[in-house]
Amino acid sequence: MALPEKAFPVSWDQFHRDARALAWRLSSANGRWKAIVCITRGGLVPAAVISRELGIRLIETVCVASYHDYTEQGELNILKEITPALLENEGEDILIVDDLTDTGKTAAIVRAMIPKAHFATVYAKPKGRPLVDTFITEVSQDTWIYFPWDLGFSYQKPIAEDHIG
Ligand SMILES: O=P(O)(O)OC[C@H]1O[C@H](OP(=O)(O)OP(=O)(O)O)[C@H](O)[C@@H]1O
Ligand code: HPA
Ligand SMILES: [Mg+2]
Repeated sequence: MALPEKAFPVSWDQFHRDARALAWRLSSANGRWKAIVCITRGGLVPAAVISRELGIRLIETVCVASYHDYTEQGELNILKEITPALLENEGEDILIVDDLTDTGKTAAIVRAMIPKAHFATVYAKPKGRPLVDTFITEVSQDTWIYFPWDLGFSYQKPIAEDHIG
């Protein structure tokens, strides 16, 4: 399994700040969205922050899984679809939220379900970027983003040790 070259670890504080920044960026169009559709599981966390900041209380999930083996993407599985009650007008009044877009495959599949919805992610990599309407931070394609819910405290080697020998 090839690990992406660069690591971008994100703390809870940083994630909260970035999710709130996303809510700020979306706030000029607030009033337009009657519901958030969050893409589980990663989208649950920013959706909680955005729903709190923008006062959106109707939250729906679309359950998609694809990264089965850490950084290896497998076949995309849709475990739960969006309720038909929210699919009117091709989702014009819906805000889709996810933690990030990487290859854009997840975004493409959800976009196809509700083409007129506004798609927001906290982070974006170049391949996925054209598929989202609003995001906060772009990282390079060869970077892996480590989210705080996947991390624990562990010993870090001094930087200099990597350069010895
Ligand atoms: O742009 P892509 O290459 O499709 O990758 C992005 C998706 O991958 C991750 O979800 P994952 O399928 O790993 O499930 P999870 O949210 O349950 O961790 C992430 O939360 C995005 O939803
Ligand atoms: O960079 C990433 N980090 C965490 N989960 C992911 N799923 C796709 N890409 C990533
Ligand atoms: Mg996900």
